[in-house]
Amino acid sequence: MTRVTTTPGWTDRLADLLFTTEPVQRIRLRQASLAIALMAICVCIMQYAAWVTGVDQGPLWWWTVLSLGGLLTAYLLIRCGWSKRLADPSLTVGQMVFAIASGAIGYSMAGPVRGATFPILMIILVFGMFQLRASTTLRISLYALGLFGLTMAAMSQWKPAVYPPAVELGHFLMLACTLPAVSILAGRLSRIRHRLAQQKTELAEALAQIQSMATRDELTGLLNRRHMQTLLDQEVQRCQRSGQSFCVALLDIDHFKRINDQHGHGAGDAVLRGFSDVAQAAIRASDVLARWGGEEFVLLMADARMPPAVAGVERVREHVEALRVPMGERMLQTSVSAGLTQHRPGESLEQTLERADRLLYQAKNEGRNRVLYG
Ligand SMILES: Nc1nc2c(ncn2[C@@H]2O[C@H](COP(=O)(O)OP(=O)(O)OP(=O)(O)O)[C@@H](O)[C@H]2O)c(=O)[nH]1
Repeated sequence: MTRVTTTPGWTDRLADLLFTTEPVQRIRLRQASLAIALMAICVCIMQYAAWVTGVDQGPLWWWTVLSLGGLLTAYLLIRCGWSKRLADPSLTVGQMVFAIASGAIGYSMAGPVRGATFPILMIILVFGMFQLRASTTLRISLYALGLFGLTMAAMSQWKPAVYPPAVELGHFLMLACTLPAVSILAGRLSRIRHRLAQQKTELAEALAQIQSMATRDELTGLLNRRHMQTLLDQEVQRCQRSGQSFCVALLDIDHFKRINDQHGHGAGDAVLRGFSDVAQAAIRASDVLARWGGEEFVLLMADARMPPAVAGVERVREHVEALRVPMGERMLQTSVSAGLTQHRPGESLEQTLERADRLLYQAKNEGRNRVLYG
């Protein structure tokens, strides 16, 4: 297989520089950049409205620097990783609280064009709606209402000619009606998000369960025959490509029918589980053990040469011989026979397994509790 590698273009490099390559940080930094972009648009609208109506733009420039500078600082705190130590590493609440305060200052400066701050306020609240809990959005809405209310009251006292009390009361009532509506919408969104997250978790759990059912044997927890067949087929293909080889062993518990007959099916099941546990503990992490059917198991040893493979299966045999399965007052003892072989270049999987099966049969005939290889 040819691996296609592409050199990142300048846009990718710029994106990495601005947003880092860390997925979660990327989301936070994209969001902070969006906040800066939205604030820049709002600032332009305010500046344009002030220019058209002849309002003194000097203080507005200070406000512009403060507003954009504050959000830029938030971006930099996220970018350098400082915000990771906080409970809210995206600084969403901090950015919103700052932007609302900046909106209230803008309102006090804008005079006749102060109405332009209302859409800014709504954009700030919508910005948080997609991430924050409904209760947090409600608290931020109340904070915005309080801060704008205070600003309106102060300005109507200080400059009643530009901020007539009746008009300010009207503005306040308008905000008092719209802000709770935003909170209600945020609450709905929060519930939908919560339900979606819950469904996602449930789906992931169901998928993991289905995958386990499709690939694992219920009694022993080992891989099942179907999945082992897939792994063996893949191993044959891999060896055809690489010229390497693998070893495979068929293992069969000795006189298992006797255990069933003398102690019952439950005892047989307990022995199967006990066998699986000790065999699993005896093999290397890279080896794979599966239940092939009944009391028969397959051990796949990828990349293994014969001498170490023999030692591995022999270790399993010894562990099984030492196994004692408690059954009431008694301790059940068992043993295992195994046929081990190495896959030869050019042969099919069936031919390899047939050879292992013949060796297993021979091991049984020679008295059981032994490993034969060839
Ligand atoms: N308890 C239990 N028994 C099983 C299960 N699957 C297969 N068996 C039993 O395993 C026994 C296998 O018996 P045989 O094939 O005669 O083999 P054996 O008694 O182990 O004899 P040798 O292999 O020659 O040593 C049968 O009695 C099956 O019913 C299972 O999941 N649980």
